Amino acid sequence: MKIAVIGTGYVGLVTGTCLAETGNDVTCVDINVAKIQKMQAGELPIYEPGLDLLFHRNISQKRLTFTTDLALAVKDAQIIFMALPTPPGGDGAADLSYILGAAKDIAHLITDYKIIVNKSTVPVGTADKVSAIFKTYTDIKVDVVSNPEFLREGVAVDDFMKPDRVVLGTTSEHAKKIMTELYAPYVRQGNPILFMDERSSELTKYAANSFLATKITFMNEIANLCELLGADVDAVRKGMGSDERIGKRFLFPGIGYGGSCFPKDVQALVKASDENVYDFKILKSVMEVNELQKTILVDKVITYFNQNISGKHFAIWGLAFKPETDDVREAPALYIIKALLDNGASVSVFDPEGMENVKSIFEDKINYATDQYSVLEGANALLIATEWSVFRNPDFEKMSAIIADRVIFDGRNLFELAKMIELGYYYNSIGRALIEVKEDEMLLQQK
Ligand SMILES: NC(=O)C1=CN([C@@H]2O[C@H](COP(=O)(O)OP(=O)(O)OC[C@H]3O[C@@H](n4cnc5c(N)ncnc54)[C@H](O)[C@@H]3O)[C@@H](O)[C@H]2O)C=CC1
Ligand SMILES: O=C(O)[C@H]1O[C@H](OP(=O)(O)OP(=O)(O)OC[C@H]2O[C@@H](n3ccc(=O)[nH]c3=O)[C@H](O)[C@@H]2O)[C@H](O)[C@@H](O)[C@@H]1O
Repeated sequence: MKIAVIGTGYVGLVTGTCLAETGNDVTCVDINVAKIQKMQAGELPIYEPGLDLLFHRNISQKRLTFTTDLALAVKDAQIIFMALPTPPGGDGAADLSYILGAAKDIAHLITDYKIIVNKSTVPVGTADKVSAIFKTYTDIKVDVVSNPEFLREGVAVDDFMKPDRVVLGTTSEHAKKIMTELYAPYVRQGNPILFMDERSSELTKYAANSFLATKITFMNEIANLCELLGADVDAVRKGMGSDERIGKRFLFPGIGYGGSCFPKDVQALVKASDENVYDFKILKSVMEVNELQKTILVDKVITYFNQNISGKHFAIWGLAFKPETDDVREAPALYIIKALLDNGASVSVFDPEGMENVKSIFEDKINYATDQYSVLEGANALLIATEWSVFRNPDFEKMSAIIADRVIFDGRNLFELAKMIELGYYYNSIGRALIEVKEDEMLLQQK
């Protein structure tokens, strides 16, 4: 099939590349000229594991092309995907201007029937708004389909190629038939294509993200309680997660959920609820708890240094909002850096992929190290904000020789407590026993 994908961000580029991989002719469009030029030159603009192989293969097979020319992209396309930003507007509601603007542009350009597929995360009623735009600006018939995307950054290619489910919101029989053909190669293992009306499909996406954000937040609160009660959140997590009704996944406590989606989507669903005079109490609490959790590590640091960290120097491992991505949007690390700077401390950071994106935010306010060891030079403590694999099994001997004080605040529970006792570190993690070194004695202190 001939396909156009509008927007080449994490979703658009993965969607376009993965659709080309099953034999479709895909043209990707973006308004960012530099980005398109980069991709035309065969360079990926984002870090996403596994994407480079598919990207290069499909470019060389001429199934995947890039342009800034919307007219060219939509001319022969049977299906037009919109993978455009839906950032929070000033009031927290999703800003639909990218989607509605693109719909208007497309309406002016088309000369034959198209299926318009919305992959962005959008409030309930958006498909109706997009349909209305087409009715206003063209006589050409289109079917507007809601097709929310559930991929995770870091495993986006796998998630797209083997989705747990494909959700398609449409009442058009023709669109159903074409979309079923398009997605057939991706659901071969028997995972379902779920057809529903547009509104239910749009809400499914917000419900899924908000539920996952709630699950994480619940565990963060359990972890905070574990610290006060002397329980171990790892044990509690395993005990809970073994119940199939609860499940093992997404129960890892940490320093709050970040990323470009959970924070904005929870907020947008709350806003949509408020607009419909529904007080979504759980989600309001989820937002509140997550705000506090993002700087919980800094609270621990300030307590450790007797309420004064002015003049202290801190090293941070991990900037990306999760491992295997360069994405730092709403990353807890950003809040941690800001809080440390606001309290008069200085900061050095290292992340395997997120450095460039953080440089554009903090510029020369912090130091950027070239590796995970040199970042420790002169640090009074190490703070861990992202669970990259490379941080999981470090050379502790090398670390201990560089870091000024053997003090770690771990927001991702990377290390075994017994190991930290053995190494003689002060080790403060999330929802687990505090390991303190006192008067040359190493002792495990339950708080
Ligand atoms: N990032 C993720 O993991 C996921 C994101 N989503 C949703 O997908 C949507 C897109 O998200 P991302 O890909 O992360 O966004 P992004 O910000 O990474 O990419 C958006 C792209 O659209 C381009 N763009 C903006 N206006 C345009 C226009 N008029 N014409 C052509 N291109 C234009 C931008 O230059 C940018 O390259 C959002 O609604 C998001 O909530 C859904 C599932 C996963
Ligand atoms: O709509 C979206 O954009 C996407 O949002 C999330 O994907 P993503 O944000 O890429 O990453 P996740 O793996 O969900 O992690 C989100 C945040 O939650 C945190 N998290 C996740 C899992 C966990 O157990 N604990 C935890 O703190 C992560 O550290 C991260 O900050 C969803 O998992 C995807 O299904 C969805 O498509």
